[in-house]
Amino acid sequence: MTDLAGGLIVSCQPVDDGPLDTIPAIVAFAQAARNGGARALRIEGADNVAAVAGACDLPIIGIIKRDLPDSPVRITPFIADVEALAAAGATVIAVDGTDRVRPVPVAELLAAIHAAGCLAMADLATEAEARVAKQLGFDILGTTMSGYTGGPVPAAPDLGFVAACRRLGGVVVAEGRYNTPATAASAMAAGASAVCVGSAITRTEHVTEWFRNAVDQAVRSSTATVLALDVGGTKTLAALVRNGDILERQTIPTPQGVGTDAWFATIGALAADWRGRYDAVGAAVTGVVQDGHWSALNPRTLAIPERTPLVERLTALFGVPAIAFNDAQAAAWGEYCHGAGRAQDMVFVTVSSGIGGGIVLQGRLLQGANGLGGSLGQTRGASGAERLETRASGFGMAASAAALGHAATTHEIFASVENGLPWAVALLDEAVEDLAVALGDLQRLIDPEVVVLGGGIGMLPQFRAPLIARLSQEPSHLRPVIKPASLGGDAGIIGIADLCRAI
Ligand SMILES: CC(=O)N[C@H](C=O)[C@@H](O)[C@H](O)[C@H](O)COP(=O)(O)O
Repeated sequence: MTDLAGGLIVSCQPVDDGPLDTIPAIVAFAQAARNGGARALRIEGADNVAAVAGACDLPIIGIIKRDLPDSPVRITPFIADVEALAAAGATVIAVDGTDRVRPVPVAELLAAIHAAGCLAMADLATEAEARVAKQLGFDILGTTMSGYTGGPVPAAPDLGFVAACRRLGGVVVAEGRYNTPATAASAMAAGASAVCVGSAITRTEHVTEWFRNAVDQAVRSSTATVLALDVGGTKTLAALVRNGDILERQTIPTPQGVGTDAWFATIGALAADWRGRYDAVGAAVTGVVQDGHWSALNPRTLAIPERTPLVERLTALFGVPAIAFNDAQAAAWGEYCHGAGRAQDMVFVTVSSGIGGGIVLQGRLLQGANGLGGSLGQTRGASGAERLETRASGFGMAASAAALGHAATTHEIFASVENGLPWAVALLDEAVEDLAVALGDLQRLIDPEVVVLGGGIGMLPQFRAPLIARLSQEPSHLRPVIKPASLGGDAGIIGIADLCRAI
């Protein structure tokens, strides 16, 4: 079997009784697989093995499948099957090696395979079975049966089982649901000697169905209408969004301090007029979302109970599938898909009453293990402040102004900057410095192509200009490229609506 090492085996088993389930079609599949570089073939049925052996010079793993009334074992259950496959020209004969009720013990099948001068492959489902097969003297351990001996069939191949077989030593064939070149490559990385691929190459009906499902899903998501919610500390925006377009919108003050039930009732009432007009609901919320549960990141912005089951409550409330993300992450995705960061590795930073952020790298939104991916406001600022947003945000600037004896809103602070008032200029300088240091560090860490700056303060030219001026002091290769957000306050709802496509 050494000539199999590092090779691809193609299983030529068309869908039973389908139009390709004929000897000429199976021979043609075998020849085409050979032309494509297959190192061996897996063929079902003695007649098929004989025909392929006569038309193609590759080694054949032969099997015979039977549906037995008194045993779940299907692959090569009888000695007569072994003999027929050997006579037909199989180089290797595979038998079901699982620990299940069977008509003939595995050891007897193995002896018959070796007596016929063939190599023996055990089609297995568990590590314990693999250990037994190895001890019995099988030449090849196959992961073929993993996922097929009870319960729902998983979508992914069982790479862990490949690794377990590898640890036992000998020749290991990874088989079962290796439906893409990438998964076949991972089997080799997991320690397989060879990978056997069947459906993805020779079951045209299955492959057609995979593609058709993907196309259907794409069509559904481009025509689906999403009820998108963007829940901020002060206002909540609700909109019907289809394919990046906002069809209708409404805004209400975010219900604060009313208790969870009243909060959900208010949100439900907001969209009551749109009932029946949306296929999914997506919520972009201030705070952190992990596994569909919502917790406050900064209770001063919006105090909601720790781990509120947001997705579950939204699904029950609106009667459609729901998703939820942190608002800045959703906005980052919106700017990535439809805005200023389109198709680039990007960091989105929103500076408003708080500071939030989101990171999209290589087309993926970084949600993070705890839902905190990209939370720039939670990093430590240059001033040694507890968090960047403690000083550089709208709340932060207003608090700093108050501490200096100037009770002022951010709007008034910027007006004071315009008027050249030294305390306001110094305060803005500090906020800009803190953010510049954080963005410089981020640039060094992940080197994004663009930093999209949004939020009520971030969008102000009076804020962006000094920030860009400060960052221009950085060497060019460490200098973030700052672009203003182009979706404004709609980035969150557009982003969350797009994220619903994955539901
Ligand atoms: C469980 C079972 O009966 N497997 C059979 C074994 O020969 C075949 O139906 C599979 O097509 C073959 O194992 C290749 O796997 P996949 O088609 O997933 O690439």
